Amino acid sequence: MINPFSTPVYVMPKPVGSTCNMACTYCYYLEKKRYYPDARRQMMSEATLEEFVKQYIAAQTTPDVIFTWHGGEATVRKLDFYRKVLELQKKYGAGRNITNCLQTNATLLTDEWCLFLKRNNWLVGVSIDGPEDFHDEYRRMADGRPSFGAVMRGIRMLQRHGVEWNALAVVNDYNADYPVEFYRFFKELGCRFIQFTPVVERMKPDDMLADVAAGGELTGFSVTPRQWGDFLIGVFDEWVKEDVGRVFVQIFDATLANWVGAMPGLCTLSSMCGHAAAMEWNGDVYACDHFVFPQYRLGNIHQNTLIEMMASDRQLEFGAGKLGSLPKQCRDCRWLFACNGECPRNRFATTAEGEPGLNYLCEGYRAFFNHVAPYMDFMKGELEAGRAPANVNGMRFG
Ligand SMILES: C[S@@+](CC[C@H](N)C(=O)[O-])C[C@H]1O[C@@H](n2cnc3c(N)ncnc32)[C@H](O)[C@@H]1O
Ligand code: SF4
Ligand code: SF4
Ligand code: SF4
Repeated sequence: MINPFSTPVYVMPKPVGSTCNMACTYCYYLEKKRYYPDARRQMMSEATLEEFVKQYIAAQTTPDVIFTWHGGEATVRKLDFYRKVLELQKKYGAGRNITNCLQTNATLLTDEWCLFLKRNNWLVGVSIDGPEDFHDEYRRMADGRPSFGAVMRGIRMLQRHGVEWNALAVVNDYNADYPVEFYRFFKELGCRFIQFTPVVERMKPDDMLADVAAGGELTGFSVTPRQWGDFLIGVFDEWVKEDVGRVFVQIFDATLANWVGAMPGLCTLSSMCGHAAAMEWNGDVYACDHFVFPQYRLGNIHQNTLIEMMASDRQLEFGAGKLGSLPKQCRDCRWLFACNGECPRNRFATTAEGEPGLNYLCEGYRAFFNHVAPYMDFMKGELEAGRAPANVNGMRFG
């Protein structure tokens, strides 16, 4: 599985900004169009694309370069744009090992797209929220129609063409109580790499910028802390029966990485932010895909270099703030090494002592880490002894 943490500078470009053919109820990105009210269309120009490809490749200090085409919906952009991407990567590649990833809702995939993806070895991340009923609850087309059928069509097409793909599923109030059903769905689809993301959204997105203590009213589709913990435990117990080493669940891999002192491939569980930024269609670069707010704009690629922006004091402060702003409850927590206070965007709860800045999902994470600790200890032991962590399969602790 691709680990963006293995590259020192990671910036996700948005070829069509926040434009999308869908309108998922919980989407944090659709509202970003309000920052570009004068744009008739949010379309990355060839000049911006070229500047990005050139600078992005040059900014890497390792031979590996990972491009992740993101949105909005990146497949709204015609294939010609991506053919140009390949041309530019060739022009500026200088022998680097380039990987392309496409994050998509999969509803616009065609045979032509799949042939392109296969021929050029692109990795595809498909958003799908489990079985039909779960998926269609919030993942709707722009006109309100359900999208499950179109997504499955896209997945079947990717499979037919042998394109490598993985699934991204969000966990919300509606699907969180059915972890086993959810997990088995992905297994039956033949998906070997799964990412689960909790939905935690305020009614007003700008509340994220307010004083942490202010909190802000949560949307009804957000997952509760307990639901999140129970969901992770439910999936873990199913996974550990026989799937360790066969099915890769990102958050479990990241947890094991933290257990053994390695780099977790998931920013929310890592100790620092600031390493994964987002670039809008017009070249504006933001501190993180979840902090696309004017206050977190680092500059524009036509005026500032990516290196300048990513190594700027502001971005370094943003990155270090994750650890620096932890409340005492986290600093004293036995699971700090695994949790790192999770994502700063979710830190609007208050600790038992009344200190602000605690992660809203804390209770769920505590329950999860408590539950998986003996399994993680065992897998760590296996790794240290030069054996496979998959030996944990079928074991039962507690
Ligand atoms: C913003 S979308 C852009 C790419 C593409 N349109 C897609 O849906 O895959 C990126 C990912 O964020 C997820 N997502 C959207 N809103 C979210 C939210 N409020 N919390 C967590 N994940 C969210 C989507 O399901 C998707 O997997
Ligand atoms: S498909 Fe992706 S970008 Fe579009 S609304 Fe859904 S989550 Fe947002
Ligand atoms: S703010 Fe959250 S999403 Fe952004 S890099 Fe930090 S942990 Fe990741
Ligand atoms: S489990 Fe809770 S207290 Fe512990 S580090 Fe995570 S958020 Fe902080």
